[in-house]
Amino acid sequence: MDDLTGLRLAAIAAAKAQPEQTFENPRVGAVIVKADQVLAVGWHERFGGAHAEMNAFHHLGAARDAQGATLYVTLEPCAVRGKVAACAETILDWGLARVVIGDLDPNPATHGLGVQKLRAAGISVVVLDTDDSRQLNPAFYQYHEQHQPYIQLKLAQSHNGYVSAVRGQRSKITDAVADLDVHRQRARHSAIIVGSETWRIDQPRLTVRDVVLTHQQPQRVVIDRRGRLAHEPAARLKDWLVYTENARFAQQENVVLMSAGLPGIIADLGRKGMQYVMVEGGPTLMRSFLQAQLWHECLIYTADRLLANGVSGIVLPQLPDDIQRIGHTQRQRYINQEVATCLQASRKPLVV
Ligand SMILES: NC(=O)C1=CN([C@@H]2O[C@H](COP(=O)(O)OP(=O)(O)OC[C@H]3O[C@@H](n4cnc5c(N)ncnc54)[C@H](OP(=O)(O)O)[C@@H]3O)[C@@H](O)[C@H]2O)C=CC1
Ligand SMILES: Nc1c(N[C@@H]2O[C@H](COP(=O)(O)O)[C@@H](O)[C@H]2O)[nH]c(=O)[nH]c1=O
Ligand SMILES: [Zn+2]
Repeated sequence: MDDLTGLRLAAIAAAKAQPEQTFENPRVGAVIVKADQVLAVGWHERFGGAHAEMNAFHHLGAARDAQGATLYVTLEPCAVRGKVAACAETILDWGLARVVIGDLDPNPATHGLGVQKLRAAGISVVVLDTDDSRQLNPAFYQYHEQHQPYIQLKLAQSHNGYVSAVRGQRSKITDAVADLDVHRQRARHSAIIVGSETWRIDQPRLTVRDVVLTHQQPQRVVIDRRGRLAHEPAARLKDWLVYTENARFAQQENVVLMSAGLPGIIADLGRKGMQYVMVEGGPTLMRSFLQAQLWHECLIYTADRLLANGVSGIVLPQLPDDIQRIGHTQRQRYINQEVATCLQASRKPLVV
C-alpha cells in the first residue's frame, strides 16, 4: 500500500469522530498496516479519551502484530502528557518499523517534538504534509496558529427571514429536530456569545441539552457595550462573562472592560483559552461580526414556516457552501472565503 492511500484511510477514520464529542481536541485517525494488510483502525472518539493511535493498537488481534508494521496517522503523535500519556512515548514499545504522519501538530507543545522522539528511538518517520487534518480541524489549527478562536455565527429564521415574530419578544422559530442539531453545534464550542438585547428579551439558557457531554458546558458570554445589564440582579449574571465599555460596571465580578471592540473581545477569549466560539445572535450583533470580517463560518437554520411579521434576520452576501435538510428546516452553511484563504496562506513551513 502506498503512503498516501494509508493516510487517506486514516483520514476516513478521523472523519468518524464527532466534533461535539472531541470538543477542543483534534479529530485524528490512525491505521496499522503490515504486508499490505490493514490490521487495525482507530480514531480519537471523545475529549479526554484514548488517542487515535491507542485505539488502533487496541483493535489489533495481538500486540505483537504491531512489530515491523507501519502506523499511518493524520496528525503527529503527541509528545507531552495531557489527559492521557504521550503517544510518541507509548508507541515506542510496539516495535513499529515506520510511522507516516499527515501533518505536524500545530500545538507548539508537540510541533516537531513527536517526530523527534520517534526518530530518536530509531523509528523511520515520514511527514507527508497532507491537508486532511487541517480540513478536519479548522478551529484547532486557527487557535494554535493564529492564537484566536474560530468563530461560528448561527441564526434561526422563518422561511421569510424573520428571527422573531414580535419586536421585544422571544419566538420559537425552529422545531425539536433542528434544535437537536443546534445543541450538537453548541456542544463543540468553548463559548457562546449573545448580544445584550437578546439577553434581555430571550433570557437564554444557552446550555447544551439532549447531547451526552464529555466535557464542560460552554462559557456563556454577553456583549453589553453600554452596560444596560448593570442593574440586573447579580444572580442572573452568575456564570456569565460580560463585556462592556461601562467602566463602573466592569468593576463587578465576571465583567470585563472592552476597549478594542469586537476584535478585542475575540482576542481576549483566545487568551482565556477559548478555541471555538459561537455567536447566537441577535441579528444586530451578527451584522457587526459580519461587517468586521470576524467570522469563519455561518449557519442559518431556515424553518419552512412563514411568520406574518417580525424582526428581520440577515442575508449573507454569498451563496451557501453547503445545504442540509433537517426535518422541516433547511440549514445553510457559509464559509468565509476571505478568511479561509488567509488561513491557508499562513501555513508554516515544515520543520522536519
Ligand atoms: N432566531 C434567532 O436565532 C435569534 C433571535 N433573536 C431575537 O433577536 C432579537 C434581538 O436582536 P437584536 O435586537 O438584533 O439585538 P442583539 O441581541 O444583536 O443585541 C444588540 C446589542 O449588541 C451590542 N452590539 C452590537 N454590535 C456591537 C458591536 N459592534 N460592538 C459592541 N457591541 C455591539 C449592542 O449593545 P449596546 O446597545 O449596549 O451598544 C447592541 O445594542 C430578539 O427579538 C431575539 O428574540 C436573538 C438571537 C437569535
Ligand atoms: N429562537 C430560536 C433560537 N434562538 C437562540 O437560542 C437562544 C435561546 O437558547 P435556550 O434558552 O438555550 O433555548 C436565543 O437567545 C437565541 O440566541 N435558536 C434556534 O435555533 N431556534 C429558534 O427558534
Ligand atoms: Zn496522543
